[in-house]
Amino acid sequence: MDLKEKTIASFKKYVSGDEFSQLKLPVIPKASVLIPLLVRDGQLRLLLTVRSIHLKQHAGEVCFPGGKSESGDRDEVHTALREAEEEIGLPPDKVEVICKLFPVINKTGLLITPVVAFIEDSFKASPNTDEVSEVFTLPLEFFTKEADHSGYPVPSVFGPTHSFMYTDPSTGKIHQIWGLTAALAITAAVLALGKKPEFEIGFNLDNPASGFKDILNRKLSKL
Ligand SMILES: CCCCCC(=O)SCCNC(=O)CCNC(=O)[C@H](O)C(C)(C)COP(=O)(O)OP(=O)(O)OC[C@H]1O[C@@H](n2cnc3c(N)ncnc32)[C@H](O)[C@@H]1OP(=O)(O)O
Ligand SMILES: [Mg+2]
Repeated sequence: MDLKEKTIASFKKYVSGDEFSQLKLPVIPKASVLIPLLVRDGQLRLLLTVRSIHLKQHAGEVCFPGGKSESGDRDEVHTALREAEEEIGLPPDKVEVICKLFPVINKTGLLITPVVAFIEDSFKASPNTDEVSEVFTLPLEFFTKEADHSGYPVPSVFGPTHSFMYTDPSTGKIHQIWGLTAALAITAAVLALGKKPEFEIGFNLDNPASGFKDILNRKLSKL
């Protein structure tokens, strides 16, 4: 098995895809994010964006391509692919969806479904500057390293709010990756690599769905 096949097998080992089908989720606004993985020089990398400073929500912050679902969207995967095409020019037919991860509810009450996928290493982003000011990639295993992690004690959807500082060697720019985006990046890294980091991640690798279900139910009880 090559790295891509191994990664897909690892996700499938931890995520069956119907973990939450029996959950009675209330009708709350939905969004999706695409968690784009790529293989470069035998290593898994993750694509992230820097949001435009003109946006109302999370201006200038690092996040995954994504956004709120629209009436014409078929499902959460369609939302993720449509938003990624709108925001960074990623053609949906160049995306190999692996699976949906466990949905999370963010602080504005959006039910966000992460969609994990492989994209081609040759993809060159064309950011929609209304929403995206920059696109960069970094090694996925960066999110399992204690060294760059400074978890705050602030309780968040996943336990301690995670925060990382990444210096992009190709630009010298320093990006802070924190909160929801950091938590989803850690989750993708843990499930793809099948190994837990040294710091607390808020779910058990032996049964990740149960951890996420608890977190979701805690958030739903507060809505
Ligand atoms: C303590 C714990 C911390 C918890 C909080 C954090 O994690 S903060 C930590 C760091 N930050 C993060 O992790 C980022 C987390 N947020 C996100 O990932 C994202 O905001 C989200 C997935 C939740 C929702 O996605 P988006 O905000 O991109 O939503 P979406 O793409 O739909 O719309 C974004 C904005 O783009 C514009 N926009 C969208 N579609 C458009 C269109 N067709 N034509 C024109 N403009 C458009 C609108 O201005 C819209 O804002 P409007 O629709 O508003 O006009
Ligand atoms: Mg968006």
